Amino acid sequence: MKIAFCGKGGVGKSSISALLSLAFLEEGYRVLAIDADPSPHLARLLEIPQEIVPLAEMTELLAERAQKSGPYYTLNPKIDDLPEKFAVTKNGLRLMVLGAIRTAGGGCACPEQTVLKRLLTYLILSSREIVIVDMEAGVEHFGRATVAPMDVILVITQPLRGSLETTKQILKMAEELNLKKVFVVGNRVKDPSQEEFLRKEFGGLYLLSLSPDDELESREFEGKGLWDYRGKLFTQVKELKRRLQELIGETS
Ligand SMILES: Nc1ncnc2c1ncn2[C@@H]1O[C@H](COP(=O)(O)OP(=O)(O)OP(=O)(O)O)[C@@H](O)[C@H]1O
Repeated sequence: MKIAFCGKGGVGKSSISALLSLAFLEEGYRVLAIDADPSPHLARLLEIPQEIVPLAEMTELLAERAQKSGPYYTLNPKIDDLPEKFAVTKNGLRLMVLGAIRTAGGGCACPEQTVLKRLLTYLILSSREIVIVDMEAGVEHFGRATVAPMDVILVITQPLRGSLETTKQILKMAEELNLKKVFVVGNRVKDPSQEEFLRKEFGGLYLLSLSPDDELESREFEGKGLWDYRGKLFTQVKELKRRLQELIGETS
């Protein structure tokens, strides 16, 4: 299953991606997490201090292979075939980052988006393998259809005006791209009236609500990662995992 997390900046994409990765890992899945956010946080949340060679540098590799035996990405790589150089593995969880570092006014992210889209399109997964992608905030990856190869797209939203607007824009673009299995997940939903509001806004697309968790906030403040976090949000993210397995017809 390939799952993408989208939404406005700061809505909780990285935290929920990291927790969902850990929830699948706990259940014995092989997990590849990809941080496609230009200001990546997954490595910090997953307590991976090493530098990771950005996937964007794979462009050179792709070009090299194209000259020799055809482009690498047409070989339908499996997770194990992905070059080790671009990943760091911790307790069985593999993390890749898209990169590249763009300087102010440094221009377009086209090459990175192309690498990511090709990789996601051609990566072959077996039944208990999961790829979780923490996308860049906003709608750029919809404009470039980078999300098209995903099995499920989760748009994280908060009951706040700006977040709702971005969510609606994403849903509209997803519809234009004819993407199926696009769902909205409410984060920091404080009470039943907020949940009811979100359910009314998004109807059948609304999957579930996650509540605010002070423990998560304090961990962030203290700079602690999430490996040993077993708080309220982790329990709710495990429910999200169960719902995704149901949706995709994969039961444990
Ligand atoms: N349910 C929650 N309860 C409490 N704090 C939360 C919750 N979800 C996320 N946060 C906090 O909100 C902040 C932003 O979360 P996060 O970095 O996961 O968002 P993001 O959408 O990935 O942001 P960006 O787009 O800037 O990368 C973090 O400090 C995180 O700890």
